[in-house]
Amino acid sequence: MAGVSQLPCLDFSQEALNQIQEGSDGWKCLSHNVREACESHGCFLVVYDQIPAKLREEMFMGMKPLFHLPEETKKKYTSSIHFNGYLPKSHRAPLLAGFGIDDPSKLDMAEDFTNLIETLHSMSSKMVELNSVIMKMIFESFDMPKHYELNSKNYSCSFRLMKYDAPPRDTDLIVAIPAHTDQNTLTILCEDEVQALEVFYENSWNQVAFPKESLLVLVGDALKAWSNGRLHASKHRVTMSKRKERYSYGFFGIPKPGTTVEVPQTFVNKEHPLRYRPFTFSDYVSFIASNRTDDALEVYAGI
Ligand SMILES: O=C(O)CCC(=O)C(=O)O
Ligand SMILES: [Fe+2]
Repeated sequence: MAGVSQLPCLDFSQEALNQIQEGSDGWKCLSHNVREACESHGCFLVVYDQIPAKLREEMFMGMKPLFHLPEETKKKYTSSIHFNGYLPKSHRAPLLAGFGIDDPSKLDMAEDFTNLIETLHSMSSKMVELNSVIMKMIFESFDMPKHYELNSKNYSCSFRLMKYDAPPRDTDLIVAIPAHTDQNTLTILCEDEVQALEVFYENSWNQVAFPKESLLVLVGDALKAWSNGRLHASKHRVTMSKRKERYSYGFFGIPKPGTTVEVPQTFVNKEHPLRYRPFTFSDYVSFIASNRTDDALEVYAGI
């Protein structure tokens, strides 16, 4: 049974951000806290009030009818990109169905999902903003602001909508997504009122308790590899115990196809020998799609 988490929680509210100019001491202090959380836990909560409660509600409201469409209709939402398109329940994640969205306009499959598409656009632009502030802070914390400018054009994103069925009556607890790290750079997650997300740190599983207006930011394998292992990719899972379905959605910052993930020379020295060879991100994703293993990054790119 998981404990309840005491994850670092950072204040990215409008009021807090208004008081710190980019490059100021306050900005540097928050950047330092971001880096510390990425090193110690591989994830942290952010209080982020730029996403109004109404927009969050509209997302959850809009997702429900989409998941209640007939299976045949949902399957029409396809994508040539791994882990995108309609993702039906599977042996690995028996309660979970999802939509990995690289092109929201295609959601207009059988019924009119214009409202959801608009909501998705608003939500993803807020997440894009938050993601780029955090990425900027990570580079800043390593004293590499130029690196951010050079790299920001190499990132795109994808959005995932997720629905978990309630566990069957005769079971107490079901691991609905097994323990994993995300492959991408940063993930930003939001869940409805059914708390079921757990992260692993200090040798145990901890359930994430989301404070009001907060989101969870997780470091993925690509950022861990880039930092030569300085940043920790957070291991997490979803465990369903309540007799209630659960909805969540996530933003995934992703290196664009063809982008090479490579450790900068400044991260390599006698105490920190090179841990990962350079690799093309999309090749890594293809590797994971056919080799589900706990330590994919080490197997694929570890030296
Ligand atoms: O539904 C959640 O809260 C987590 C989903 C997740 O870990 C993933 O999609 O990689
Ligand atoms: Fe994940």
